[in-house]
Amino acid sequence: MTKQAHIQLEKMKQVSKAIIVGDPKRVERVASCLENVDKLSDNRGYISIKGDYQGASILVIATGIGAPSTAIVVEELANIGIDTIIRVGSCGAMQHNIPLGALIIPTGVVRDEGLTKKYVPTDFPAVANNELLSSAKKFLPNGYYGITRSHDGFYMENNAETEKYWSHFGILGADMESSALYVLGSLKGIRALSILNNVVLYEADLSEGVNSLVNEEDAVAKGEMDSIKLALTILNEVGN
Ligand SMILES: O=P(O)(O)O[C@H]1O[C@H](CO)[C@@H](O)[C@H]1O
Ligand SMILES: O=c1cc[nH]c(=O)[nH]1
Repeated sequence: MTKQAHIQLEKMKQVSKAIIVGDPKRVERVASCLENVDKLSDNRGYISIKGDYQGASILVIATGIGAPSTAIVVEELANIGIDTIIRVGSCGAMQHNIPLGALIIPTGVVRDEGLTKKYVPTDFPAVANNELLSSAKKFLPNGYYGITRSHDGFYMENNAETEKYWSHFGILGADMESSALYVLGSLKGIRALSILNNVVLYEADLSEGVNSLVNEEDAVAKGEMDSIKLALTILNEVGN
């Protein structure tokens, strides 16, 4: 088997579960929770490693930002036999009661991005895998579970207005990749779940929030580590 064009990986024995992260630097933070870590590839920012968590091999790879880049990774992971994927990401809250560093777990996602419309009609739902979701609820009963929104435009002039519109319907948070992961998960028979660390309070400054994650400020850095540990715990619990 030749290597996949973008992630530059091929099928590996006994590796069927993966964590995907947006930020390539987050790969190192996941690696810090694993044993026997091997660097695998680094092509176009798709940095990947493999390591063991409680005896099971886990692949970790960065997707970069947005649905198209994430879909490339998910498609290529499917081609190399990955059947379970958890996104460990960040998001902005869309409700006032959600604090920084809280974990938002999308049960379903509003497909407000362009890519998944190329795969399936807009009526098709973007939903989490039930097995992974049940496991998340077992280990994090007080997480924020509900519908989130994935979008394409971080710097839109009308962002505040758009967020208000969706917030009104009870949407919990916003990211840019979860809908692509969930739709492709359903299409490819991959178990998929997102775990999102809240880095922006609702109606606070978006860029400031993302900067606080880059600068590893306390609450959001803790949220990131909590999201990594939860993902590993779930992957460890669910069978192959
Ligand atoms: O921190 P990650 O996982 O990249 O997730 C969020 O952060 C990026 C925007 O700053 C988008 O990718 C968004 O979905
Ligand atoms: O509000 C936010 C914060 C991070 N990422 C997003 O997509 N939106």
